[in-house]
Amino acid sequence: MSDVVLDLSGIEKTYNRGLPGQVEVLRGLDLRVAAGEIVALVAPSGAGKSTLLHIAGLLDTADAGGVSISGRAMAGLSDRARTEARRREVGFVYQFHHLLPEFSAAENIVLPQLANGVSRAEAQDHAMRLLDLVGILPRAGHRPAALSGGEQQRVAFCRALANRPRLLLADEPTGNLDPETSDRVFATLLSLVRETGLAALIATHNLELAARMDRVVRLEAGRII
Ligand SMILES: Nc1ncnc2c1ncn2[C@@H]1O[C@H](COP(=O)(O)OP(=O)(O)OP(=O)(O)O)[C@@H](O)[C@H]1O
Repeated sequence: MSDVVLDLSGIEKTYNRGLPGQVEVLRGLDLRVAAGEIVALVAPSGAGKSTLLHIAGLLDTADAGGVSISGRAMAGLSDRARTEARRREVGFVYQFHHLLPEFSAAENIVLPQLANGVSRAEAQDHAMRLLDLVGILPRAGHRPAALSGGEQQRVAFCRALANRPRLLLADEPTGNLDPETSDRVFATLLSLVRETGLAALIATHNLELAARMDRVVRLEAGRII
């Protein structure tokens, strides 16, 4: 039996429920992602990709259906317990890096660990290991503004993995880069995910990138088809 990390079953989500013009976005969506598996999420614009990622990442709640992460059902958790679960279990990467501009690359990876109670020495070691894995250890002391777009995004990958999550969620993680850089940086992301044995769900419009993942799922009419 595979080690399911993300388990979404029967997810429903409607915005402005009951109001004129309500938007029914997810209609009984099922999706499972196992440890070590990289799944591409492909969806036409407006199909509900961000809604799905927000629900999977515990940033939003579904109207119906179950979200389970690492075998633990998230229904009925207090806000505080959900935040805690999100911090421990989930890493996010967005199209834009959102790094803290006044801190170095290394500090951007150290800070989330300190917030999670890790000692500075240990956080620093882990940050350096991650920067080494993505090939930019020599840039550890640089601030984001002194890094190229591809390097900034590599730091963002490391930050997403800083607290050793079991699930990585990414929304167009290389969408902001030119095609050549996107290709290289994407390869780095895949090898980083493989190295750490994470479950990854990566939304992309780029079918070539999607084809490099283990499985491609398509979101259409509120379900995975
Ligand atoms: N807070 C909200 N209130 C009302 N409607 C919303 C809200 N958020 C999203 N929607 C609608 O729900 C649908 C899905 O939105 P979502 O952002 O999940 O799509 P998406 O697939 O991520 O789109 P894109 O790829 O263009 O970013 C869209 O029709 C959007 O207009």
